[in-house]
Amino acid sequence: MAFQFNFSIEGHLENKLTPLGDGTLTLDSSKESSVSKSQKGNQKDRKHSEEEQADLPQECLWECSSVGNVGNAAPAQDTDSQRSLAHSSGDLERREKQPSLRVAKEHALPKDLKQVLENKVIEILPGVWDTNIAVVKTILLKEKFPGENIVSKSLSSHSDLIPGIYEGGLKIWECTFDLLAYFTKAEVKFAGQKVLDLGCGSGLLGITAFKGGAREIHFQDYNSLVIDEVTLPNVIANFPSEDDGNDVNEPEGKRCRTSTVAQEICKCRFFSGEWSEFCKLIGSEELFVKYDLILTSETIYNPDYYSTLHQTFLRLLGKKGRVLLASKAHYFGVGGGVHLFRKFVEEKDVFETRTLEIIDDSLKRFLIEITFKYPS
Ligand SMILES: C[S@@+](CC[C@H](N)C(=O)[O-])C[C@H]1O[C@@H](n2cnc3c(N)ncnc32)[C@H](O)[C@@H]1O
Repeated sequence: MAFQFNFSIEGHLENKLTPLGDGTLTLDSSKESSVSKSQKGNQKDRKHSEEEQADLPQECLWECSSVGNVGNAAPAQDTDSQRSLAHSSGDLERREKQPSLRVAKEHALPKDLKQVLENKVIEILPGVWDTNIAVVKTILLKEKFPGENIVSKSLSSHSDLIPGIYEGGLKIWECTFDLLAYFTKAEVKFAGQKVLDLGCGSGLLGITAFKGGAREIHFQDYNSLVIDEVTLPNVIANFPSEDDGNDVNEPEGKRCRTSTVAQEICKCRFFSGEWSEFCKLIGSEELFVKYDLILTSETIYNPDYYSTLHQTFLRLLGKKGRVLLASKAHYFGVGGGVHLFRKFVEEKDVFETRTLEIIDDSLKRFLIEITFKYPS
């Protein structure tokens, strides 16, 4: 299966936003390892965070309540150790702060789907389940979202995410590829399922579910800009263009494809906003049906969000449904990781977790299944 995408990929090196002369941005590969960068200390990060808040436009200030542990979500070399568990679990309660509440909204599908792809550089990403893919440089977007100028904030803080402001959805994170590879290996069935790509960023997980025949696919990202400029275009880019089915010289049967494409894409819905707000929004729908499958990659880096994430699973997952979660063992700078999250889930005693796979590269990564402990 080949994807079309309009953004760049996290490689084994950390990426860094680099401005071009015309204000356009690209992602660039940094030779400085993420580990050494994070070792430069939290103090500097914290200073950054304070400066960041001071620097924010008024409409952003209310979003910053959870900022405190700002840092690159840098993966450990191999932190699958008791040391990191002991270190991080001791202050779990203290860390369980409420994340900021960025209001959720649904993003309507634009009438002219082709227009969404205008000014986008689309590249084919063959065999995205191959984790050896090198870092790709792709021309990005120009800033045009007042109040959500996350690109320049990410740029100025030299960080891949800024808690409460930008949660990292502008790039494709490594564990997405692990989960994609797993889908193929384990022959995960999507047909007829209602699927949520939670913290979708590029949306490749949801797009795969879509291609696999899912009945309905919802994409959620913290940032509005990510949905509009990355997720939505990626979904659209993975569909035959309307022209393909709109040729008047074609026999009538083939022309019908236009409406088929429209029908297909209507299976997708797009949401931005903080998780508890998203739950409120979607859960308030009169006919809301819970998800059969929640796909989520690299969303457990921040322990401050565990409570909300757990609540989200609780509120949105069908009793017999499952969550497929991909994560690095540990995230320096922000402090979360697989062991800490599993410990949190165990303590809540609602779900059980099962390791599906451990990817023991230079960076240890995990694929976890989460299901209700008592499904009936
Ligand atoms: C590191 S990015 C991973 C993006 C994508 N899943 C991937 O693997 O490439 C984390 C994603 O989780 C989402 N996220 C993190 N914390 C969130 C929160 N408190 N509320 C809503 N979304 C959140 C953001 O939308 C962000 O895109």
